Amino acid sequence: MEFTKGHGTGNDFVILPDPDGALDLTPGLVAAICDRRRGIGGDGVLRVVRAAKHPEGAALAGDAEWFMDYWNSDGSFAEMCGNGARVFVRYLLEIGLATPSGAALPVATRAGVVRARVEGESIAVEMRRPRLYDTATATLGGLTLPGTAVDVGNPHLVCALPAGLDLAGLDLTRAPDVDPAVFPAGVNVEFTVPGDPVDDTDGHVLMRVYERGSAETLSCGTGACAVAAVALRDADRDTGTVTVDVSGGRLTVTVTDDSCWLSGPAVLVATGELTPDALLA
Ligand SMILES: N[C@@H](CCC[C@H](N)C(=O)O)C(=O)O
Repeated sequence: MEFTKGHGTGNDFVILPDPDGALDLTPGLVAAICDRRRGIGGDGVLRVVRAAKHPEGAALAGDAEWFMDYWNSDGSFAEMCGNGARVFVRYLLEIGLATPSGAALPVATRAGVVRARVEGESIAVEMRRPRLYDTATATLGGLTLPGTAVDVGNPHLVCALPAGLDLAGLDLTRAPDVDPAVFPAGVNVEFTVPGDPVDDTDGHVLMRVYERGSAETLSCGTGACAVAAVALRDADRDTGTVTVDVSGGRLTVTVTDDSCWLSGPAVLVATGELTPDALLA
């Protein structure tokens, strides 16, 4: 089984080309591939399949040729992955499955069609505008933090740290406790502190994230979008551009009246051959 490894600000993925949807991909195989000691290692898997050939992509095949079949490292599905979409597009372009052009490149996902464009070394993806829909808390150790629930296609809870606490001090080796009544399908939790002003943007936030299905990761693109939307709300703004520093680098998020652009580096670092039987032994 052929694979490529890639990442966006350290959020890393194993990319599996499967144009005709023929791979027998199971939660167990995804977890084995993502195992950092016994497998390739990754925060998730991106299966590259023609939209027309995937049951969840077929309805979108008229709008996008390719479907991003995203899986978390524990073998669960997610509706959307912002960094994954950026790495997916880098892969399509480098392998020649899509041609660079002035027009935005559509990609089908479980959260609908997103559009991507190349911006120098970065890939930017346009997703739905984040929807702030509730308040909730996250408890980590003895600390309970209020936060804002945000829908970016997938669920997020954005919690600002109180003054005096720093991000580096958080223990994210285990999942924060959240209210399952608010998040029946689980949630990705972002912890934030304000950053110093950055030229040309309307806000600057530093974050760490504990991802549903993948534990702590170095970056979460949809999480950065959620964080940016909360920062703009707190600044009494509906739209604007926010710099979001994640553990693995820098992302830029622009929230418009009806969408959200996520921009940052997306790189491919290796290709090779997987042996599913050995991974599952
Ligand atoms: N890292 C991703 C989000 C991946 C999905 C998430 N773990 C979930 O289950 O919703 C991103 O860059 O957005």
